Amino acid sequence: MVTKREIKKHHREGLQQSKGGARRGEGAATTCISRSSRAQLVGQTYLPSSRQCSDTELALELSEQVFLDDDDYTRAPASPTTVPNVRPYRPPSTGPCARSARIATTIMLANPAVKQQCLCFGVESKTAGSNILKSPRARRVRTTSMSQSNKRTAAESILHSDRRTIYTAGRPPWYNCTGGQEVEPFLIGICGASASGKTTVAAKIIESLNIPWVTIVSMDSFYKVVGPCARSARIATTILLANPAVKQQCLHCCVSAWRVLNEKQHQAAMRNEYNFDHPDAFDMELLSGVLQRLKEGKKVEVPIYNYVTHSRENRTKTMYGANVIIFEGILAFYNSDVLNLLDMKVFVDTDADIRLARRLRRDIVQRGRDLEGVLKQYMTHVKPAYQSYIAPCMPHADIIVPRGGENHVAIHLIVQHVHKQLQLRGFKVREKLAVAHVGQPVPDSLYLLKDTPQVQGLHTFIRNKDTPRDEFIFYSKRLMRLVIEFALSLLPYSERTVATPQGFSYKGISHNTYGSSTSHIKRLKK
Ligand SMILES: Nc1ncnc2c1ncn2[C@@H]1O[C@H](COP(=O)(O)OP(=O)(O)O)[C@@H](O)[C@H]1O
Ligand SMILES: O=c1ccn([C@@H]2O[C@H](COP(=O)(O)O)[C@@H](O)[C@H]2O)c(=O)[nH]1
Repeated sequence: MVTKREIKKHHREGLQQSKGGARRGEGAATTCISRSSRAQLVGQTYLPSSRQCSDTELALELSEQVFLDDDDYTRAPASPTTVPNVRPYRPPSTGPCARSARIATTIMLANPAVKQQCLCFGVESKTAGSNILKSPRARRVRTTSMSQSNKRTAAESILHSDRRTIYTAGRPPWYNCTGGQEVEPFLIGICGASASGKTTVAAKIIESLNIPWVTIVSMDSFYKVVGPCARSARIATTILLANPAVKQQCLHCCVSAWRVLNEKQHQAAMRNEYNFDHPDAFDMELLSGVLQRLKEGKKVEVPIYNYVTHSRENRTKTMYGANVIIFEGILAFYNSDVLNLLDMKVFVDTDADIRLARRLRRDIVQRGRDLEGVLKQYMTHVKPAYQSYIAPCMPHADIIVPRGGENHVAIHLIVQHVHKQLQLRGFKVREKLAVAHVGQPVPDSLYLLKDTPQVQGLHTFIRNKDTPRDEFIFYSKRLMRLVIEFALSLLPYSERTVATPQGFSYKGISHNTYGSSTSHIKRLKK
């Protein structure tokens, strides 16, 4: 994050340096800033200090408007089962399902071809919404968790490994417009018992692959919603899969419709009695649809699951395709449609006692459970499901990884195989990417930083494969600073005369962007 003071300093220095006027298109330097980045920079620069935020946070703020507010989940009244003598309450049609219905109606009006299905969906959503009855306690738990969650989408796309931070949302939306490579993504499936180390293995594979745009899809995102909106969800899934033209809107509908378990099931989940390990608990149809679209390099909205509340969040993780997709889950090999999509099948096999120990710690620390509850769920559902459904999937595996994430040899073999397969599919390796821009026209929206000896010198450090990490960071930051200063020098300014301490008057210039950047942010927010 750039502080206001740093930005002002950059301004001053940038102004002095750029008085000669850096001109658009000068030189052949590859260091550049696009108009859109410039706009973002403007937006970021002048946020008041109490409201400074990163690009991702800003983007999040904007994206939040697409989805429902957490408040929508908290307005439902107490359940008559837990509060006797209270007349069953019929909520006004302003809840999430009403909104789904509104969206569905919009889709219906815009797409006559699907009006019938959408009409069913809209009606069902409203009816279902009016029947949602939750205990005050359950509501409170969910609200607490979710009220902090709206800013988390970016965090959910970030994976921290031992050595680096990995962004897992896949390609950026503009990937195809900038001549990015499009090869069929390589889809790795990782199956194994709960807490066997699937996610850890996935993270290690991503880290060792060291190629751009690798993403993780977790099977937990696809827990079926068996509550009142289940039928809407099913209908919406049908629309989603059958009508590509409306898939995006419909998926948003689904997300708001597929909310929670019904009251009875939710109570069972709170008592650790609900079976989350049975194949029927997952929406395999939605799962295979999403994986299929990802394999086709298309954008998808992946639901986000909340283990504390046993529900889907009212936000999704947007994925724009990837070069490698890792799909992990306890029943990753269970469904034949899903199995057929996988290019490589990995089974993580870790001792049962280690798994139980890890699960105990994880569920208590991260998923809000207690010792008794975790053991109860383990004995009644987790262990039997492993024996009946998960272990029998092992023969489907191409490679079995004993011990999980600490098995470096197995991870190395997997990574080698993936590299080889990607090359066979025509994926250009890093050295080819480095020259991919040569001979390409420079778009009008691009301003090029002058290719001075200083810039060339910095590039020499940065591009040298033998440059130590610290030096790489140091010189990269210096180059970034030049880019930011150059960008700031492009902002509008007006002439200004100031008095020097010696009593002379100095005719200079001053940026006049405070107002315009603020209004820019406001425009973006609208
Ligand atoms: N090799 C390991 N050593 C110690 N703890 C581990 C190891 N691998 C995983 N864990 C921990 O065990 C828990 C479950 O691991 P995770 O990779 O999330 O498993 P899964 O995805 O199969 O449920 C996590 O809390 C993780 O930090
Ligand atoms: O609401 C929920 C949803 C899932 N679970 C348990 O999670 C594991 C699967 O996740 P892993 O990360 O693979 O361990 C599964 O065994 C479910 O029992 C849950 O407890 N509550």
